[in-house]
Amino acid sequence: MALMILPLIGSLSISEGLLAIATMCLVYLFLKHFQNEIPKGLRRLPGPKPLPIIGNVLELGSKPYLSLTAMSKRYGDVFQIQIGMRPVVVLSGNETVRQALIKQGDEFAGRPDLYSFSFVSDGKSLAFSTDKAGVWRARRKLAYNALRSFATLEGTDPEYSCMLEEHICKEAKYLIKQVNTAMKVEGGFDPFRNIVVSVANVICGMCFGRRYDHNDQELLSIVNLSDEFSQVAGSGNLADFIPLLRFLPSKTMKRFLEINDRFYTFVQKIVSEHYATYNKDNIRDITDSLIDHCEDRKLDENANVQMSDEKIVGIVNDLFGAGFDTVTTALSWGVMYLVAYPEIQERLFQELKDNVGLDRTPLLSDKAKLPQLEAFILELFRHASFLPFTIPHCTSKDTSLNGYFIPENTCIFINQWQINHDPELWKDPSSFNPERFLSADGTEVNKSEGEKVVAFGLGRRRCIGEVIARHEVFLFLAIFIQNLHFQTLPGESVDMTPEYGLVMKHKRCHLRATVRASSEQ
Ligand code: HEM
Repeated sequence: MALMILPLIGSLSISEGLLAIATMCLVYLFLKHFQNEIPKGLRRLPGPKPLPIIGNVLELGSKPYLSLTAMSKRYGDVFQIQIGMRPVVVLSGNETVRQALIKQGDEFAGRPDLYSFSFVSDGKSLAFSTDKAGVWRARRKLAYNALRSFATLEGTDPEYSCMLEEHICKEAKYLIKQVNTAMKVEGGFDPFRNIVVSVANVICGMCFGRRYDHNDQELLSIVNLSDEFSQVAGSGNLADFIPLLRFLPSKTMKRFLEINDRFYTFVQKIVSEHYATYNKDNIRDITDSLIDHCEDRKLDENANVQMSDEKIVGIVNDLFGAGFDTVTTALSWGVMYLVAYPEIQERLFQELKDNVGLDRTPLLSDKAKLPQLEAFILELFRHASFLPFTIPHCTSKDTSLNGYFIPENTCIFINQWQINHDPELWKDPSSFNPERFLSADGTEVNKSEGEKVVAFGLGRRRCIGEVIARHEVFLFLAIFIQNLHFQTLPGESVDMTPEYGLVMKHKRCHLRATVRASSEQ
């Protein structure tokens, strides 16, 4: 600002120049004051008093979902904190979050321009970038349609209803073998390490038309990076809010850039191979279908949203990235809960034995026969709340919520953990009790209770992989429970403490699995 006015003050004396600068500063502060003026009839956001420069960082602590839940009890469902210099509005409460994300969806559907987000998928991410609403919506639609059409495509084996079911069942059966081998060779297995390759193979099958061996070092080196990605991309990463920190050497941030780079390079290599072998008459997978869209668009002069080919093909980066880490985390938490609650594991095994039997693979069509398993999965999503916040949102214009004024471009945190543990919604929220989702006789799932669990976000930004994720979690768990009995290793106990990040994991550990079915898998 001062630089802009220097030419103007060239012919003035120093004191006149200083007076001019001071006047400009005053005008600037005056305008800023008016920008923050609360419109008539609306209230200023409540919240804790921020300290200079760092704001409320100290109060956030290492588990922001717990500290922000505690603050919501004091300040209500809509309150403001300051992280560094940047105000952040935190939303809690089922009704309030639904009001913002569903009823006022357009106003709360943006993404903030956070420093770390600009490195995801080379700044072309569908989930993290600050694309304007029109471009984001068009990309989201493309991604959603590609996912849906490749999930529901007919499989190669008539035993399965669709390609997705075929991929999941084959990978799950292969995983059982891997776990058995690990048990024989090492005497224990690491749930995350074993599950992640199988889940990555399901999404690789759909996105890239290929699967990887469980010992493929290239894939392993990529999927094992997800923990570090998640730690930086979680709500409340300080470098996103305190600009000065970007210029100080940070090992975590350096690693984050490296991870994004390696991930992007991995996907780009596969995309280039697809471009080289692309044939319009043989669309093999999601990558081909997105390339096909780029080609069609070049012919369509009426295409009204301008998008680069890179932005279209970059979508596979997001689908692959979002598609393996979240589902793997759900499944490995699932195994941990089975170990922590052996009586529930036994009940689920009996339900499978009685309703599916032990001689055939469970299928998606068995879902209605397995209400206890469905209730277990709902309780797993609620209790673990392993995505404690959605990806941060941002307001696209000045708006209001519950009578509070929220200016345009405000960063918004949605506390999913708070909703899933709200004592006003749940009886004894801290206890793990799948029966809360079952009818009194245990034969049916109470759908309206199930809908109260928030794990995939809501409204415009709701997860586009939800259906696929739910199918994967159901089928993988059904096949695990039918075939294996999970326990801790002798003399060890199960540690359920989550580690904070965008996706919260349990600590890496080794467990014991013994074969259930009469036939060796
Ligand atoms: C258990 C598994 C999963 C969970 C809990 C989950 C949860 C979420 C959440 C909370 C969001 C952010 C919503 C928001 O910002 O308001 C999200 C976004 C997203 N998810 Fe998932 N997800 C899962 C699996 C998947 C899968 C399997 C895929 C793809 C194959 C996927 C693709 C995406 C994409 C592309 C977005 C960004 C949407 C956008 O910004 O418009 N997710 N997910």
